Amino acid sequence: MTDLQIQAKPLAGAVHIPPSKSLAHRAIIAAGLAQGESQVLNVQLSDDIQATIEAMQSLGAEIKLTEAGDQRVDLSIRGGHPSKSASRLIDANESGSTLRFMIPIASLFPGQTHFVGRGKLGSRPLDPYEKIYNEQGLYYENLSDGALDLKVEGKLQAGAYQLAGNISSQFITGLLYTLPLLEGDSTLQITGPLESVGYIHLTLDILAKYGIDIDYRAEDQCFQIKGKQTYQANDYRVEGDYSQAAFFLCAGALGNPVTVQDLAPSSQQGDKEIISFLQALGAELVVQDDGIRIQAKVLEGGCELDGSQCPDVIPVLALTACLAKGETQIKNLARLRIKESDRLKATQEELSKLGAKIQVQGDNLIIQGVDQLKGACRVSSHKDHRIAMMLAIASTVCQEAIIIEDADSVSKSYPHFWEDFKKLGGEYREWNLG
Ligand SMILES: O=C(O)C1=C[C@@H](OP(=O)(O)O)[C@@H](O)[C@H](O)C1
Ligand SMILES: C=C(OP(=O)(O)O)C(=O)O
Repeated sequence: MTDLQIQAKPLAGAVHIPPSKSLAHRAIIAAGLAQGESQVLNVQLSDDIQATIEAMQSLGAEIKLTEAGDQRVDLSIRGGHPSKSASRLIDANESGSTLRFMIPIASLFPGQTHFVGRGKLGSRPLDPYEKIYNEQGLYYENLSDGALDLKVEGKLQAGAYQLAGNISSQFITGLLYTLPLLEGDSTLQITGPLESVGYIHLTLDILAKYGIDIDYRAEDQCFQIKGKQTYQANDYRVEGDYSQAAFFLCAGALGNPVTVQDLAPSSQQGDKEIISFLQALGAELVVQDDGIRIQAKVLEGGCELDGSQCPDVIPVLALTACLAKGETQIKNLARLRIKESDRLKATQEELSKLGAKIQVQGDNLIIQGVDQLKGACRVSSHKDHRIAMMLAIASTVCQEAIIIEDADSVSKSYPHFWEDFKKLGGEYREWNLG
């Protein structure tokens, strides 16, 4: 792992935002389940996407990569092949999406699937699946002890499913990919509040593009899923990633003139909400010919924001609120605890080291604005890409340089983050105690 020393310096310029990780996962899986050839264009090979590509290959999909320039690849995917082996190993690495999408999908293939992974993945919740596997008498053996070590075998049955809406939307996506391929019809009832709902809309949108029809009644949180459907090959271009754009849009709100390029204005990505959050803090959206930018004369803060629908943007939003004048409360953040790190704790601890006034109260972040951050200290990424990138943006409002531990954790979702940071004028060097 690499520690980086980052100079306290503003950023300026334009950044080509990488293609969406969430949409790429979904398109690769749908194409890999479809008969015939699909092109999935404009994909960034982050560690998580690499894990999904390899998972689909182990289920028989043929995937060819072509360099597409600007650190992207195009994928040609031939799916619909039976898995060649009687059992298979899927390394989900640290990707919650890959693991939770693939567990039910793997049940469609004969034989055992052994999932392995690292980092915190082995301790992130899987109980909703364990319950379903146990109820249906299917094989489910979770020997994870730190590292993920899970074996599953047996085909899920069509029928009436229930999932809690507030653990992870990734379980819902996993079942929505799988149930249409079963012999009979199914229903999926969500109980309690449905959080991260934007990700479910992305799932339904991609499924529709690959020929899968699901009826969702939002009023009663119920999905009606016809069985015996088939995925149809489709060509799809992945749009820019609002979760990654959030770092540079927040940088804009903090006084760095950064234009973010390659975002779809009419995107369904839930993390597009970052723009409204920043407007609520007092910032302004500037739409230019070549992209968008956020600017702020003064960040007033003093508002209450609900973070339950877009967990991935909260660490960098919290940083921005730390530099807004009033008291800002960001609420309903329980699910931040079960990500690559406990992001509630990590955000509070690391920003406090930099001189911010931020507290965790229950599932909320309570923030009193300060004029500047101090810096001049070591901060930890908690081996979490989104904490590392948030701290990189924090350096732009510090008085002195900071050292970010395990800064290379960005490769999980944004392997070229530090190159882009440098192109915008960021300065860093490897920091070696030895
Ligand atoms: O479906 C997806 O692509 C994702 C769903 C979200 O997880 P939860 O539903 O667990 O909040 C999000 O945090 C994750 O980064 C990506
Ligand atoms: C939580 C994330 O991803 P995943 O759940 O797929 O590991 C993330 O990208 O911030």
